Amino acid sequence: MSGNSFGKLFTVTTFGESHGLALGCIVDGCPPGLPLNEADIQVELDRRKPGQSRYTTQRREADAVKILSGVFEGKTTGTPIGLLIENTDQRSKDYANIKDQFRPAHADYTYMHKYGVRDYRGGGRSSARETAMRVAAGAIAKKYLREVLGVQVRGYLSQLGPIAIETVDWAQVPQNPFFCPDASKVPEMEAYMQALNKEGNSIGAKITVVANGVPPGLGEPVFDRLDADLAHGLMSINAVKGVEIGAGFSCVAQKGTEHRDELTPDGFLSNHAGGILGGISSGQDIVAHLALKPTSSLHLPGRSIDVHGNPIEVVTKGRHDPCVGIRATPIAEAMMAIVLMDHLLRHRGQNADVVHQIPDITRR
Ligand SMILES: Cc1cc2nc3c(=O)[nH]c(=O)nc-3n(C[C@H](O)[C@H](O)[C@H](O)COP(=O)(O)O)c2cc1C
Ligand SMILES: C=C(O[C@@H]1CC(C(=O)O)=C[C@@H](OP(=O)(O)O)[C@H]1O)C(=O)O
Repeated sequence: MSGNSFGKLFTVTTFGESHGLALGCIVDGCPPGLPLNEADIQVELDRRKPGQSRYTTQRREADAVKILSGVFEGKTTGTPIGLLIENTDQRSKDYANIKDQFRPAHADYTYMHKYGVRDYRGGGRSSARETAMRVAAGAIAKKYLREVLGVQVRGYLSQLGPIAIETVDWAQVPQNPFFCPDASKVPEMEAYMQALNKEGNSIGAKITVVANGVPPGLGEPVFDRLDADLAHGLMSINAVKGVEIGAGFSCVAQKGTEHRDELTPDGFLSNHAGGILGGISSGQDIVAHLALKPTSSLHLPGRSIDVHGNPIEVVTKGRHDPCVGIRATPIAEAMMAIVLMDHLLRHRGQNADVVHQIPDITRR
């Protein structure tokens, strides 16, 4: 399989470039009978689309999705679901100057080494515009998980540069352009982004994603562990440089008595594991954190080389996110939902008939 697909039973294949005609995906393996229409998908795309605030790229795309196949009389048929979004606001001339140049920290240099050719218009396929299709596919996974299993997958911006959130109020997340769950931090984030925009620079960020209501037992014991597949799915998002599950790297400084999540008949006493033990869901919240690097395309000049190896000074034009993390929450939610959906189908396939007497202490 090429690198354009993800998943084993619930599979997502995307196609398209940022400045091409359209982006699309094929979602295969969705069970039949799920009520699905374009509005179900659009609502998620509208959370990710560019140009919605002064703190993101000013490219204006409606990201209007069309369902091409796999749905009949309002319900999924079990056959491949084809989805399409047309690109409408490409401004390819902005990229003429980097045709033969490599932007430091973007994918230009490595794409040329791999393919010997690159669509330099807006980064081509390396542009995070591709993530629109992951959000569209994730909307289907989210809907199934929510309506059939009662699983909720949601996320928030947990840190923007030096500004870390201190409280999580889920109701606040849709109330500001940052997906920030701590209302008291929003003015600070606005001021920080305004100063950053003036400087012409970019900044990194951290996102947290949580799945609630996941039944215990999803995952595999080795190789395709649920945590490994989550790390794969989340790390496959552009600009992600780190993924932590549960306590993540902070477990390095924890003692066993502190880290272990003790069990009682009424539930676990903590969740340092992030809802996964031995590669298999425990029934607790599944918690992941993502570190996203600062945007590489900058109007500030930087040293690089051209395709002939000559030293140059590169300045990127075009419309760019000053902090890519600001739009990453819906993408991270989508990837978590796709991984969980895939493992749900795999678990059903192998273990549908398993009978045991173990109580589910997370559902009491
Ligand atoms: C939501 C989102 C928006 C992004 N917007 C931009 C952007 O406007 N300009 C840019 O240079 N990179 C942007 N990126 C990052 C690039 O897509 C990414 O750096 C590039 O694909 C190189 O891959 P890597 O950073 O994963 O190594 C964005 C990433 C995400 C997740
Ligand atoms: C268009 C979107 O974001 C783009 C992500 C991106 C990049 O390099 O990742 C670069 C910019 O656009 P272009 O591909 O035209 O250079 C962003 O505007 C989008 O998310 O829909």
